[in-house]
Amino acid sequence: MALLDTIDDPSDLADLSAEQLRSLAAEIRRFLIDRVARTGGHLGPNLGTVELTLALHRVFSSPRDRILWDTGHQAYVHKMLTGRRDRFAGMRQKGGLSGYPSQAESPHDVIENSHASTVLSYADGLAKGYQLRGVEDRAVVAVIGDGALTGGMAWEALNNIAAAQDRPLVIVVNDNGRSYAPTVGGIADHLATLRTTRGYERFLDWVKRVLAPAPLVYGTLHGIKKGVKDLVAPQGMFEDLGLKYLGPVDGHDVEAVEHALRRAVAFGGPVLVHCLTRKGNGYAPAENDEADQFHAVRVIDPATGRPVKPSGRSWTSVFGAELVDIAGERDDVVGVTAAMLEPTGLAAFAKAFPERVFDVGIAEQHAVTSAAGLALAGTHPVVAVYSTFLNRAFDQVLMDVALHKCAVTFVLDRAGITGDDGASHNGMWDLALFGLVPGLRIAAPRDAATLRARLREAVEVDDGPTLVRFPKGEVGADITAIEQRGGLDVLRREGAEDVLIVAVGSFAGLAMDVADRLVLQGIGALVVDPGWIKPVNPALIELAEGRRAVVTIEDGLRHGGFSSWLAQALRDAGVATPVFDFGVPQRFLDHGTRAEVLAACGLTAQETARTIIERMSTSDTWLDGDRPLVMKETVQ
Ligand SMILES: Cc1ncc(C[n+]2csc(CCOP(=O)(O)OP(=O)(O)O)c2C)c(N)n1
Ligand SMILES: CC(=O)[C@@H](O)[C@H](O)COP(=O)(O)O
Ligand SMILES: [Mg+2]
Repeated sequence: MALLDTIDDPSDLADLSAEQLRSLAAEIRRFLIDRVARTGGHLGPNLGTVELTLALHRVFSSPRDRILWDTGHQAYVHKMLTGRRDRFAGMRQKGGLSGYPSQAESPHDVIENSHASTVLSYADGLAKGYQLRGVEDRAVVAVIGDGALTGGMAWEALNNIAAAQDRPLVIVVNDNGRSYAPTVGGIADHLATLRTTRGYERFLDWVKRVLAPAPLVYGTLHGIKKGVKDLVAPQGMFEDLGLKYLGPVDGHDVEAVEHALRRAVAFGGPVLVHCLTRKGNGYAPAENDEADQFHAVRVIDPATGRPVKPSGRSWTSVFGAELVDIAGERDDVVGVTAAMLEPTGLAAFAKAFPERVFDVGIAEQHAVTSAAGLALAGTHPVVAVYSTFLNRAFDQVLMDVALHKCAVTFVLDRAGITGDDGASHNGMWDLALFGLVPGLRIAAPRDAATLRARLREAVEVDDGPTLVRFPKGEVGADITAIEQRGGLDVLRREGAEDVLIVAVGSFAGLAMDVADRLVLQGIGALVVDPGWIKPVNPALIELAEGRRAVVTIEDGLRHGGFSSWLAQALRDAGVATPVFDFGVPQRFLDHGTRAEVLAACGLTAQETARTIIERMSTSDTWLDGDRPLVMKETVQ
């Protein structure tokens, strides 16, 4: 029987020998490659945390001891060891395992939020709470990647943790030298220094373990170590801060990590254990992948690592290519990324104009305000970021950029429902959030052609910020407007144009499908795409006047999104046409495919049309009309 099949709980690890642990690690790797190849997921990060997770669960007694994961994408092994091995076939699928820790799945899981750089703050709070309540029978262990360590929150937490020398807390830095690409910045450089100058620690630790039975020799060596340490490697920034630093430790040597963790526990205060790991460890296609060492893969052939299905033209690639063209025409345009050069489409720009693209680390707040600085210096920054990650930089957009009317263009990829990565990855808040920002102009392109056009228009704006947002994945065929009315693209007009349907961005196709269904019910529809959705185009007010209803359909929160802006504008103009708004409900959405999650939100043509007809059948403006609504049996 495979060892892995005998591990149903971390306590099953306790009596394994070093040899058995090595066998188990190999089994886990084979399991990860086999399962994640079939479902897609974070293969590289999890291949890098196999031994580290084994050591954590042998030294600490989860769930009493709290093991916290930053970002959480590297917690698959943690899930395997805590009784969820048999659920990997449903990884990131509707009703299946989440790709991140999930309290609903297990008492061993704490942090569900996949936004980076939060773990040390959670840990600081937990440790304070336990100390305040006199809870002394459990450890708090925070695992943070080298990438997440470049996020500002991590240093806000370290500032607090280092000041409490009497509060036990174990910080494990999972240092694989990468975020997606190699981690950038002074912190990354310092970790690299520690990796090299502190290599002697690993040697001396080994010596200590091997020679411990010979105290005279060991004692002599200890003296040598003290001398060597002061000579070769003056203490690093963590020790300067007041943290006990242990490492660097080979993060793929279970015994070495265990030894360091036990030393950390014995210390009794805040301790940082610096573990060296390798993303994709043990799987050549990942280890040799230059882009991101299989940070996140789609369904792949495990034998080669190559995707089973080629990916089509993505929104991201259209943006990336157009920005390179723009950058070639305008040398004031610069790019800013928060450690996601490739995923946000800036890689081509960086390759063509390396001095004009800035990777600031996983530091969205700094990305935004440094972009304000770049704008004040006369450049036009394009900040490319996933929608959900800009949430944490709201104040920077509001006060540091918009208050100063800085000409910064925000390009939000993964806007709207993303699905697979669960609640904290959906880009569903950007319209409601950034719609609050005075002077920020917002565009939602419906296809590749309008993405190119809106992007070009955005970088031409020099008296304030602009924002262009589009969803994850492949971009469909261009949808050609049949005419223009007051700056609005008319996509469809049918019958008496009873209903005005305003399509926001990528939902243009859905809006036209809804119109088809209404027309079958004898309801005329006019479908328009405003392109620039904020400020609200006054032509929409004119078109709404005298119609039975205005329908808005947006891939974002109903509450506070485009529909709210339009309803407000109609009220301000004294236009009483009812607004039937369709968008994402205000709740955290479980993971699933984008289509599944949209359907769960009722955002399908059939459901939307049905709701419109039901609401119209009771709406005053309709019933007063001369053509009572005749509902056919079903809305197809
Ligand atoms: C606030 C925020 N920005 C960006 C991301 C996207 N992201 C997910 S994992 C990752 C890299 C994390 O690097 P690291 O912490 O070193 O973990 P590793 O993947 O190397 O194990 C990034 C940038 C995120 N999850 N959160
Ligand atoms: C945790 C992490 O890496 C995420 O940022 C996420 O995986 C992004 O996924 P996509 O790039 O596939 O949207
Ligand atoms: Mg890393």
